[in-house]
Amino acid sequence: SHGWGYEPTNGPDTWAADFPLANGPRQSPINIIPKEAHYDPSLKALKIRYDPSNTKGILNNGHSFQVDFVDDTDSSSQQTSTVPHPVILYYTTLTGGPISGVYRLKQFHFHWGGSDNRGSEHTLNGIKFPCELHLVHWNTKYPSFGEAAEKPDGLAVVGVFLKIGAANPRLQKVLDALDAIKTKGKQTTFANFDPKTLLPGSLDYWTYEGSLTTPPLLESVTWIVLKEPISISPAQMAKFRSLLFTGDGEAPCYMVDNYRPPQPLKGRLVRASFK
Ligand SMILES: NS(=O)(=O)c1ccc(C(=O)NCc2cccc(F)c2F)cc1
Ligand SMILES: [Zn+2]
Repeated sequence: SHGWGYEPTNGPDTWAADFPLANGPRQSPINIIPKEAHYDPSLKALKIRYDPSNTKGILNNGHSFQVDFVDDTDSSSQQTSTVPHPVILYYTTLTGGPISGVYRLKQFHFHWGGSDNRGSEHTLNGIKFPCELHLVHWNTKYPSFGEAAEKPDGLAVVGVFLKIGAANPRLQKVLDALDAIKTKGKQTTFANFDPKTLLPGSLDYWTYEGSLTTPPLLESVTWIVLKEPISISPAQMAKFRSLLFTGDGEAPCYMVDNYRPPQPLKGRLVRASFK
């Protein structure tokens, strides 16, 4: 168990040894207590603009799976040696809400439990949801995601709770790709997926200053957690739980309980965009 993970030997309680930020002043996730959130009428509505051409692929990274988007302008990503591609005119961007400027979508991924009573990272009044979606964006005032990840206003992650209910048709395309990425390091193509289809009807949100919820736990994330959950069925949850943390040829370990528990608020304010 060399690298960090979610097992007893390398899980969240061991991360501080290699990543001292684990005990920092603005760590994520947190428990959100709606009654203690402050309604802020100056908070703007979230605006998400999606360009269908820039889904790149889907990857099992050994901690979760992620759908990657084209988020860089360097020619290598858009030009092939023989046939030049049309330059991507715009990206999937997040504006408004608590952030200023334009943040670009890099990837989305999920965290989930081994059973329906756990799995989310943020909790509501101490309640865990079975799953949580994270849409990861970076501030385009910085040259790249890696640079932005080092800045206090560098990243913005939209969190969406998933609750057990009817099968969610909007997840189906993602679920159908999971067979091809069962083990760590596997990736496959994934095109023209509109991440906006994963969002609930209401974009009401809570927001607070926090961090990445996995190492390196960088304190560069403006969190935007939506109030309204989306649904996922037990069968769809089972599909998530069929992925493996482990790579080909390793003793298989199911990818479940890949969530960090809530961290101390340390005096931070949680603002609400709604009454
Ligand atoms: N669960 S979450 O939404 O909080 C989260 C989002 C992104 C990352 C990530 O990109 N890690 C790799 C990483 C980290 C720092 C700098 C990088 F360039 C980089 F790729 C980790 C956690
Ligand atoms: Zn996450």
